[in-house]
Amino acid sequence: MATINFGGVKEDVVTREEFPMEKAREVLKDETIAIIGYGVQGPGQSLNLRDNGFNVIIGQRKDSKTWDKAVADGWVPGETLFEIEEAAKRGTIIQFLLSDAGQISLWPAIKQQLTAGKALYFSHGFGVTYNDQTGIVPPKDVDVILVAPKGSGTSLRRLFLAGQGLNSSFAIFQDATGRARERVIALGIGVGSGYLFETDFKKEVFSDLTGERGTLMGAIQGIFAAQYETLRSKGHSPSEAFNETVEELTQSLMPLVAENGMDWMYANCSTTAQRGALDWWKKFRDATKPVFEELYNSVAEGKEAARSIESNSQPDYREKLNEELKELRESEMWQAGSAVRKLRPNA
Ligand SMILES: NC(=O)C1=CN([C@@H]2O[C@H](COP(=O)(O)OP(=O)(O)OC[C@H]3O[C@@H](n4cnc5c(N)ncnc54)[C@H](O)[C@@H]3O)[C@@H](O)[C@H]2O)C=CC1
Ligand SMILES: CC(=O)[C@](C)(O)C(=O)O
Ligand SMILES: [Mg+2]
Ligand SMILES: [Mg+2]
Repeated sequence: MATINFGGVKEDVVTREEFPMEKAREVLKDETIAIIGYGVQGPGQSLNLRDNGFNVIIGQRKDSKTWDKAVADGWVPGETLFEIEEAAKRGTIIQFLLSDAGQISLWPAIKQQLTAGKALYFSHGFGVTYNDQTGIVPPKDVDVILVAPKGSGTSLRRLFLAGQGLNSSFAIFQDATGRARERVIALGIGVGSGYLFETDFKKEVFSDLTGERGTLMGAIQGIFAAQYETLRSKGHSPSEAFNETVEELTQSLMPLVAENGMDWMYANCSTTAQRGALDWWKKFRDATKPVFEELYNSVAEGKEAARSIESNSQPDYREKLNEELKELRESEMWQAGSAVRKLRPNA
């Protein structure tokens, strides 16, 4: 483990230098990794593992769109692509990558295949942490581990193909074999992580649910909408409002933040902008802090989990979700966005 100073707090992390791919392959050379589910994380993790030289099979319902997608990605029915139960039976490591709600109904079938010494792998602390709601209680004689890439499975794959990697957290809930640690780190490296930082299942799910509801997805859409609506109501055109709310942020300013931090982005803007941003950011922090407190408490009390399970277990959840996504897509702000994207010089 490398000890790194993160803003004054020292943390141990695992890097690819100290745990190279050859070592990961050596640790997992006798394992069959069964990826259950081929949604977003399934393809990203399984294709990266396969390209990195691991022994991988996929478990997916036949006659589904995702089965066809797996075939298109080069998985061969009867050789590397099986029905869920069959893949779980063959796997020594079972990567449970169904949606969190989907894991509940498939759990009894997976549990049956968890014979002594196998490893059960998650990419989220959800199922185990909220086991009062999910019923997921693993048998005592298997390893229970987690690698959670900090981003979309789509990005995990894209960055891998570009020779880069997404950072991931890892956690050990249960070490039955004495090999849980080397197994989980080897898997983390194998799926294409940048660096790995350690957490536990509960912290992973609490931070993840907060982040995606907060700045990563929920809060950002909320703050975009608030600013866009304000500008529009004061007579600004959609083009002006969209550029000042979203386009400039994603195309110009966020890449600078990603490269060298917020102060560097500020430093590359005018002194007028710097003055205003420095004056206003704390007001925005103070205004939203109570909402973040409310959000974290809702996560910690299990209310967010209950809401996800309840809505994602409905037979028509896809249609309902698509309606809500459509509402976003068809809003004036994102329609304006669509027009703006088409006008990008490289579009
Ligand atoms: N989407 C992402 O990029 C990330 C996801 N995660 C976690 O990874 C895990 C997998 O997530 P995603 O790939 O997003 O899942 P997903 O929502 O795309 O679903 C994965 C697969 O599960 C299948 N599925 C869903 N419900 C089912 C059911 N009742 N019966 C049979 N199959 C069912 C879907 O058809 C799909 O093939 C989850 O625990 C999630 O929280 C972690 C990091 C990022
Ligand atoms: C992509 C990711 O890490 C999320 C936002 O937490 C998720 O898809 O659940
Ligand atoms: Mg996440
Ligand atoms: Mg998440």
